[in-house]
Amino acid sequence: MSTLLEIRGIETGYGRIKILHDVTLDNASGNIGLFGPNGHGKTTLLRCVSGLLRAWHGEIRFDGQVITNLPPRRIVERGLIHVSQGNRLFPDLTIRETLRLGAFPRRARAQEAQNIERVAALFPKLRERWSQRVRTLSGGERQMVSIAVALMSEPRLLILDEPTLGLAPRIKDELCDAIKLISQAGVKLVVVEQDVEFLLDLADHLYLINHGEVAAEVRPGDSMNHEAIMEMYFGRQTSALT
Ligand SMILES: Nc1ncnc2c1ncn2[C@@H]1O[C@H](COP(=O)(O)OP(=O)(O)OP(=O)(O)O)[C@@H](O)[C@H]1O
Repeated sequence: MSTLLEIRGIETGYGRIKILHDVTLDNASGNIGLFGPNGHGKTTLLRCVSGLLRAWHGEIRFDGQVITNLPPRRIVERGLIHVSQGNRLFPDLTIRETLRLGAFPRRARAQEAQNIERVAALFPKLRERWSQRVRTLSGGERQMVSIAVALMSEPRLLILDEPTLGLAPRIKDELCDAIKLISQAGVKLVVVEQDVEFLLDLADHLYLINHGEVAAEVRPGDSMNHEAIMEMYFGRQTSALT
C-alpha cells in the first residue's frame, strides 16, 4: 500500500495555546482512522492537513509533495477534500445545486454529469430528493449531501470528521456502507470516528490522539479487536495488540 498522506512533527494551536505536540503519522498507508477523547486535537489535525489552520512546525506531504500551509483551494485542487463536522451546507440550495458547486476544480467540471450519476447511485435517497432544499433534509441526508458534494470534485483523499455523529442506527448503517463503497472505488480515507467497530472495519492504520499527541497506534497486520481498542482508549493498557 502506498503512502498518500505523510504527517511529520506537526505542532499547531490557536492563539498562543498549543494543541498538537509533534504529531507524526508514520508510514500511514491505506485508510487512516483517528480516534480519542473529545477536545484532544483530532479536528485540529484535520484542519491543519487541509490548510484551514497553519502548522507552526512540521511537514505534511500529499502524494510526495509538500502541502504544509498551502491555501486550502490549492490543496483541494490536488485532490484532498475535507468534509467538516456538522455538514456546513447552504440551506437554501437544492441538492442538485449543491452537488454542482462541488464540481468546481477544473478537472472535475468536464465530468459533472457522470459524477452526479455516480453519487446518485451511491446515495439513492438523495436522487429521490434532487430538487429539495438542503434546509428541509434530515441530519443523515445532510451528511450524505456533504459527502456527495465532496465526491463531485473527484478526490483522491477524502477526510471525514465524525461522519456518523448523532445519526440513528439505520441511516448510520447506510452511510457506513456508502463510505466503504467509496473506499472500494479507490478513494483513500482519513476518518475521525468514535465508532471504533466501524474504524476497525475501514481503516488500515489507526491512531489514538490524546492530549494533542499520538498516544498509540495500530499498524496494518497488527491483530486487534474491539476490546483491546477500548482498553487502549480508557488507559488500562497502551497497546491494542492481542
Ligand atoms: N477555533 C478555535 N479557537 C480556539 N480553540 C479551539 C478552536 N477550535 C478548537 N479549539 C480547542 O482545541 C482543542 C482541540 O479541539 P478539537 O476540535 O481539535 O478536538 P477533537 O479531538 O476533534 O474533539 P471532538 O471529538 O469533540 O471534535 C479543544 O480544547 C478546543 O477547545
